[in-house]
Amino acid sequence: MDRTTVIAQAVLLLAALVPAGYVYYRVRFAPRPKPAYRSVAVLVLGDIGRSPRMMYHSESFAQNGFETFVVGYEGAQPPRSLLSLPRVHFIYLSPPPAFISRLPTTLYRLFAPLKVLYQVLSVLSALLGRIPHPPEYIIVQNPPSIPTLALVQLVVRLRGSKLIIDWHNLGYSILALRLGQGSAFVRLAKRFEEKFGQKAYAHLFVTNAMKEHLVKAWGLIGRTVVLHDRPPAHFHPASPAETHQSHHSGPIVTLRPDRPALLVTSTSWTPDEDFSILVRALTAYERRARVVNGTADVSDASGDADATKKGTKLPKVLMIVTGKGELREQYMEEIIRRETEGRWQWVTCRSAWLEAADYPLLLGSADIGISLHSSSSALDLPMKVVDMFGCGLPVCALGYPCLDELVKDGENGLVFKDSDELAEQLERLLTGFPNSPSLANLRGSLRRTHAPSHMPYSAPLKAGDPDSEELAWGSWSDNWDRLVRPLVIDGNDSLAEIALRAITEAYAEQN
Ligand SMILES: Nc1nc2c(ncn2[C@@H]2O[C@H](COP(=O)(O)OP(=O)(O)O[C@H]3O[C@H](CO)[C@@H](O)[C@H](O)[C@@H]3O)[C@@H](O)[C@H]2O)c(=O)[nH]1
Repeated sequence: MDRTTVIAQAVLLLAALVPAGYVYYRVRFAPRPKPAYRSVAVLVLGDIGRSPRMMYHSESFAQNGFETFVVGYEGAQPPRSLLSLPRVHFIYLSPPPAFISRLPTTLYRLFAPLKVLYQVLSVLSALLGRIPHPPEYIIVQNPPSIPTLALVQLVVRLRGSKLIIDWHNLGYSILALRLGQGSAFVRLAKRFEEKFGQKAYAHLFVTNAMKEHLVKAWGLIGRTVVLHDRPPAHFHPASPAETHQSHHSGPIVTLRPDRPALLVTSTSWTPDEDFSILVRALTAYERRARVVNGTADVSDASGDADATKKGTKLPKVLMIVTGKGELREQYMEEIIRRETEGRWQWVTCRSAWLEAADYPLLLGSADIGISLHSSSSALDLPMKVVDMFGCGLPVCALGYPCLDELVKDGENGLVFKDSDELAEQLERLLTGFPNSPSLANLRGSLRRTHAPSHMPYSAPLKAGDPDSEELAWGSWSDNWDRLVRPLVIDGNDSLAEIALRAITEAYAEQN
């Protein structure tokens, strides 16, 4: 090795060591700045407008007097209820080059570090530079875990903030869907998530199952609270007038007795939702409707010849799939191909992305909701079902362990295991539509047991009753105020501390 190469390498090493040494010094020795009282950074390494739970957190923090910095990627428009709050500030991250996510698996592995480096720099610059003062709390969504968890651990050490990890799912289990359970990357990702996710001021979970699993498996340090998803207050069954309005602005719904049944599923089109189940179920429904309604070939109709005479007719079905995501094109092409080639008469399926205000309106106008969420970890729950329950919409949901924390088979919805069972449930619920007794029973029992507390038909919440969640649903903010507010407001400040801080702040403002 010649002298110039050695000198060049030494210079490069020094150039890398100086910033690393500075960060180490700041973490270990530099005095911590005092975080700004009642301020929070809400971090999601994804499209903010498509991260409902983090938007609801942001709204709740802001409504509780927190200066709220929402950090994430710009994309779908967040709801007006969030945009209009005076204390909410959006800090958008610059997205990594889009081509990386579209690469095939082998090339993706090669370029993944570049994507991570990009994310590291944009998150650090947002949390360390673009938020004017250290926030009192940083709440981060997990997943994604890499690199977010390591970064927030570093930032809370540097800025003296308190970390709250909001566990939506396990990042490594999602990676395993793509790379396989045995992959070394998946094992590495699991170690990473455990190491950097273990310690926080508080951990929030979407299910009891996830809390129990993580507390036991990873020995979490910090307070632990299960905050089940709940719909915000504007999710409710649509009145006929609202349904009529939605007819004019978009999807085709009318209240005529010969109207089609409106089915809805919402999704991020991720690999944990197998849409082929829905495609096969709709194909089966079309076949059954032809037979039952007497429009099938004679050969198809064997054994069902008298179904029409009994008046057990099936309605036309309009299936709307809402949401954006990578697998949308692939599945919608398959559906349209089947519709055209099979000359479907009884089923029409369309996809749509709705404005935040129109999404609950569609759910509130629909007849049946469908969930294909299968959960990569079997520890989380489908948010879409929460949305649907909020809108009084009965649900057919794909079953998996822990789903019963939300869907109770036969009480507030039906649970299916495959496309045959889903097709059978649709037929049962839609026979005689719009006057189907099975559908009316399910809707009635859902509204009795799982109605949001702000709806007039809801059962009253019983104060102090641990089971009251089963009787009536609090809205998101009821739940947040009951479970998270005490952690971030009442939790650890003495009255004297609060008063002293208020006086200091008022004095600082005057000067
Ligand atoms: N505005 C709008 N929002 C939509 C639309 N379609 C879907 N969404 C939003 O997208 C969500 C469904 O996305 P998924 O990614 O399929 O969510 P999930 O599987 O039901 O729930 C996951 O995310 C939750 C919170 O982010 C987690 O709590 C849960 O455990 C799970 O991981 C819906 O709840 C809704 O908020 C639309 O057309 N318009």
